[in-house]
Amino acid sequence: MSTLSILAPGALNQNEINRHQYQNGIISDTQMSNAQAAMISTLNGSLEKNNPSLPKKQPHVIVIGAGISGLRAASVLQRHGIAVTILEGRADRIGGRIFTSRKNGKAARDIGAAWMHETSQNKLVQLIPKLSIEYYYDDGTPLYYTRDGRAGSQFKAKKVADEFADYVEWYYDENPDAPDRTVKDFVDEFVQNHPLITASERKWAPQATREVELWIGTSIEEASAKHLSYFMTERNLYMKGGYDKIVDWTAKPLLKDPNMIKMGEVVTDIQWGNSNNSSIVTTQSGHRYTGDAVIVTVPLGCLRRDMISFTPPIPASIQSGINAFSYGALGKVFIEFEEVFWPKDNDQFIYYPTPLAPGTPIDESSILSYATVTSNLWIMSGKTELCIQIAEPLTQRIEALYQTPNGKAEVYAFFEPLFKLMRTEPYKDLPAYSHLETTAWTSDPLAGFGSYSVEKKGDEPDVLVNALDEHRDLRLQFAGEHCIEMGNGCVHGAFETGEIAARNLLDVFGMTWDGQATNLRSVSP
Ligand SMILES: Cc1cc2nc3c(=O)[nH]c(=O)nc-3n(C[C@H](O)[C@H](O)[C@H](O)COP(=O)(O)OP(=O)(O)OC[C@H]3O[C@@H](n4cnc5c(N)ncnc54)[C@H](O)[C@@H]3O)c2cc1C
Repeated sequence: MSTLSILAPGALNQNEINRHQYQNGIISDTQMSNAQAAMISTLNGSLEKNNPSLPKKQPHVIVIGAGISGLRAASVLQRHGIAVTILEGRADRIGGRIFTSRKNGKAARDIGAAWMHETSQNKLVQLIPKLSIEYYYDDGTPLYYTRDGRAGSQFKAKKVADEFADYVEWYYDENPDAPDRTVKDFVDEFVQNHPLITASERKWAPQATREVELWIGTSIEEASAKHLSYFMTERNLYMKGGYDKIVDWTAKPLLKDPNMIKMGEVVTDIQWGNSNNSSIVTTQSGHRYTGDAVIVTVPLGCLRRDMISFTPPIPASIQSGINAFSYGALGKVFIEFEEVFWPKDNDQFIYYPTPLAPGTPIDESSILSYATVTSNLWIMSGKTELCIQIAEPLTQRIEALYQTPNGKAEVYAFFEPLFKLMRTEPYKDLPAYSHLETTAWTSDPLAGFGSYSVEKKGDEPDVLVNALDEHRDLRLQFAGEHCIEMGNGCVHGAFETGEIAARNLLDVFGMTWDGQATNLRSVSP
């Protein structure tokens, strides 16, 4: 709750007294009915108008979600002297989709974000030396596999897939109004019409394009060609020392106030308005919080599923933007073996499934029907461990299977054929595995039942970004990885949106931005 000025006794009528008792926390949020709260919020607007002599109170912003965007928004506001309350649905941790597990004193294992992307423009990169975070650029030459084993160095399907991605980008730049298509439809046509490639490249290039599935978290049968994020040239930096160090750094100034972050508070309703104290946020536990503005940072998956109700409804253009942007499901399987049996010197092992004749259904019983990217954690962290990335619709199946009574063994059995392919000595049995763990984002309501935003066919992600900008003067702000064009889906993008939402509210409150962090390469606490 924000601090309030003391008013001379007798200067207020009963409604005014109620209002100020409420704001001072004398009447708790839970004691007040919706009607009372609404009445007081209306009263606030007229009081401020009619009593310009009333001492101004410190603005109070409620931030929904303690992921990286919410934490950054809160710290920027706090730095400007604004009171902040963060409501976080999880009871046990902050960080949201940044989740580093450090079980049993073992090295960090990132269940959510693990890489810094777009490193040339990513301002969080400079925190790595500053915080002495161990890192590894895992962009050495990967090994490629098909069902028949390791592909040789002349396997150029991947080069054709890269050329396709280049072509698609050029095509939609030249023809911005051309209808969207799935990546699969477009790449099939591209290879059919390509006069210069070999028959085997024609067959395999669409499968090589599937590597992007393990970036975007969805299949090329669904992904938008128009908005294909292909990540061809950028470097990737693996956060060997754990991504949570970035969360800790962002949260540090906030944690000085033990009451700022309210844990275990799942927000269900937001009443918002454009005057002081008109924001009323209700949580599953029945608590009500009032403030002068709200920043909503819950994942896009939560917004798309209407997991929070808004009164009045979200502005139509923002809602259209939410409807025009999809949510994907990247998953990970971590598996630790007793010894390393895979090539020690390569960062990643990329598997392309065999192309199917048109109309042939996929064999869902085999991992070898799906593209996978496997990270060699041995070279990265010295762990005898592999991390396999999977995309939807496989992610949902594997994460659900893992939760069943015999889940661990069944998940292992499903992936075993992939491990067999990676053996450097194929005549040897695989060593026993000592630990297996999968992600669980697709069963997590607080992650919106998925991983991050993705452009599927027909989506227009610009609609949301433009609508948010158009409404930057509202006291209802949105932030999160889905609210930005550059860096969407990523930690650095989410971080940036926290700053944008906070700056928008500074403008709303008539306050001046202190100018810190305007330089892309500079991150100030
Ligand atoms: C498997 C996986 C791999 C990824 N890999 C990478 C990567 O390598 N590099 C990268 O840059 N990015 C990666 N990402 C994406 C990155 O993690 C996210 O873009 C970023 O962390 C999102 O931050 P955010 O603040 O937008 O949302 P979140 O971190 O999701 O924060 C939102 C917060 O809101 C809370 N919340 C939700 N609903 C409610 C509610 N009703 N009431 C109160 N609180 C609520 C949540 O608990 C959460 O703490 C990955 C994500 C996943 C899942």
